Amino acid sequence: MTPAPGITLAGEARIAGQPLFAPLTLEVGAGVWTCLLGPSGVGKTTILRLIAGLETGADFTGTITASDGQPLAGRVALMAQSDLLLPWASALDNVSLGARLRGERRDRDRAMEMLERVGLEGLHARKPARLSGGQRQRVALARTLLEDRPVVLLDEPFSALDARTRSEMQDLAAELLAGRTVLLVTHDPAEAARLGRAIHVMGTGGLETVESLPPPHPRAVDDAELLMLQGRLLARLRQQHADAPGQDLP
Ligand SMILES: Nc1ncnc2c1ncn2[C@@H]1O[C@H](COP(=O)(O)OP(=O)(O)OP(=O)(O)O)[C@@H](O)[C@H]1O
Repeated sequence: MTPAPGITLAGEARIAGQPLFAPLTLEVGAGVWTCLLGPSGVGKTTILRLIAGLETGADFTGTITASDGQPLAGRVALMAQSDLLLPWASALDNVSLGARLRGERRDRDRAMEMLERVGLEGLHARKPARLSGGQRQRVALARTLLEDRPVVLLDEPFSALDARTRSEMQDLAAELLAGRTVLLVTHDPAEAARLGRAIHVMGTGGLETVESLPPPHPRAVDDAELLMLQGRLLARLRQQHADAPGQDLP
């Protein structure tokens, strides 16, 4: 695996001629977690898909570059908002899907170990229809963590989990993705405060970089600085909504 590069996305996007996001520059630091907060529909998922080189439905004008000057293709893992599990495949087969798609031999032991790490031991033979939403999300997380890419894009990866499991999966992801370049889209100010070496709030007017906590990350769930930052971030999001109430449309 090549060392994790930083990423710079600079540009603007339009959908059917209408602005989606104004010209902005997003710096994603090399080897650390960067968190992106913002109201629904502002273009956060679009940014992840642009960096992943996937179709978005938007017209993007600008550049996406890696700090080492190398192409990003083949170095990015994306965990999408919907779990995208194959309904006919077992949890184990879904976790190993990346290897199968690349025509590689899957490492069954590693896949089983990853399922165990996300708390799904004993459920490896189950198909998605027989898993809860939170269990399915953990299968998708295990698949992403197994991909072993230097750049990892996570779109609301913990949103379906109960509070305890969510904090445990945050710890696990932070442990397994240490040293990777991670861009996390989240609606949860506590999650951004806990994990983000850098935190950005996206609005229709562009991107605002907000205060983040110094290392270590992830912070303990009851860390006093974390709880204060969570409050400040929520207040910031409420203020953003008060300033531009039309932004948060479904
Ligand atoms: N394939 C597409 N074709 C046309 N419009 C799209 C497409 N995908 C997304 N959009 C629109 O682009 C806008 C931004 O979508 P995007 O998913 O990037 O927002 P988001 O900030 O991630 O929202 P959320 O927080 O709700 O996930 C939305 O208004 C959405 O309706």
